Amino acid sequence: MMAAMGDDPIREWILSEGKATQITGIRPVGGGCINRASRYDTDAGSFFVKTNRGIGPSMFEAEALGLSAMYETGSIRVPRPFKFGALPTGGSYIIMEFIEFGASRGDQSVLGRKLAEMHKAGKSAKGFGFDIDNTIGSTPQINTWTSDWIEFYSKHRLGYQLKLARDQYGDSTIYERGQRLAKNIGPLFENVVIEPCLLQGDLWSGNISSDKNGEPVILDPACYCNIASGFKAPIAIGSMSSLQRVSMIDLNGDTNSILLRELGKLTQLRRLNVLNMGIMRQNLECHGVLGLEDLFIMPILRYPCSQSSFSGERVMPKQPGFEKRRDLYMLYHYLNHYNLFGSGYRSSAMSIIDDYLRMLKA
Ligand SMILES: Nc1ncnc2c1ncn2[C@@H]1O[C@H](COP(=O)(O)OP(=O)(O)OP(=O)(O)O)[C@@H](O)[C@H]1O
Repeated sequence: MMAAMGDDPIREWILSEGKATQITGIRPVGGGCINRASRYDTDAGSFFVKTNRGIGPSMFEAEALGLSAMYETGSIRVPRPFKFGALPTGGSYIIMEFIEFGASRGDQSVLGRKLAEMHKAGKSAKGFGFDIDNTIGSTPQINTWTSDWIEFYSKHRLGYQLKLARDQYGDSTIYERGQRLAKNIGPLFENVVIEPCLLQGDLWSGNISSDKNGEPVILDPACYCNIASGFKAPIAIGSMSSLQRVSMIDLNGDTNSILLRELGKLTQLRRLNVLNMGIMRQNLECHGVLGLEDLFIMPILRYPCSQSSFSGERVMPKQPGFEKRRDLYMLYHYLNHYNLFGSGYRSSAMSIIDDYLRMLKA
């Protein structure tokens, strides 16, 4: 029996606001882990649709708002989000522009410039935060608008992760020392122009692609308005075990093989914890032996313009003293990895905290 129109909000949207009169084909799109992805071909072009049977619309709402914030800057290419909502059978969906990806990763210097343009264009009058909470990996990311960057970063980034570590591992040592640091980071921001700008928030190679014309495209945001780092293109991939940097810029389009090699090293480090069982199971199914951690290759703010691919004119000025704040930004991701994957990441987080406490005499 044909489904009635109201039973299928995806079809309904495509055939009304999507301006199609006919859906000519629906094909699965591989590659994602968390959601089921499909391509809908119609007489009004193609649409990209993701559905999730278990989670309500809030995840896709955050994705749609993130994509639309980036889209509206008119800088780097991102799929235009059209519609998200609940499925009548439970679960949720998002419909967005279908992008035909190209074979190469595109020109990394263009990626750098366009990202910086996005950072520059995505201003926020509300301060630091975002209109909706989202996730970093599967960890909730609290985006309550806050006028003061130091307060935002201390409370909603470091503080949140520290509390999580205390609550799930009973780790009061990292919690107490980390909180001491979080309360004393002020001096690291002296003489810095602190101005909110829009970040993709989870920039790793899996979320970067290019279209048929070689134009860079970014996907899967964990957007929020963060401090403008003054970087043209702050990207690197951290290996999970040692956090040795593998610069994606050096990979010449062969990111996946290096990524896979790095991921291969990670499998022993895997730790299950209750919080992330759902996501882990899906990833294990998705990637077999490689396991779950590919979703969480770290985006690290690093290497301002030191990579040859990023040489050239700066789009944004670098703020003084960035080097002394860099590890503070990395600390958020180390703490998140500790919370997601377990004690393999504790010592890295702890040593950053201890180094800062010494440096700040806190
Ligand atoms: N707008 C788009 N147009 C065409 N293909 C897309 C689009 N967005 C994503 N894709 C492709 O669809 C696949 C799944 O998308 P995505 O990675 O966003 O899925 P996911 O399950 O939500 O995320 P994750 O990668 O975090 O598991 C990816 O391989 C990507 O290449």
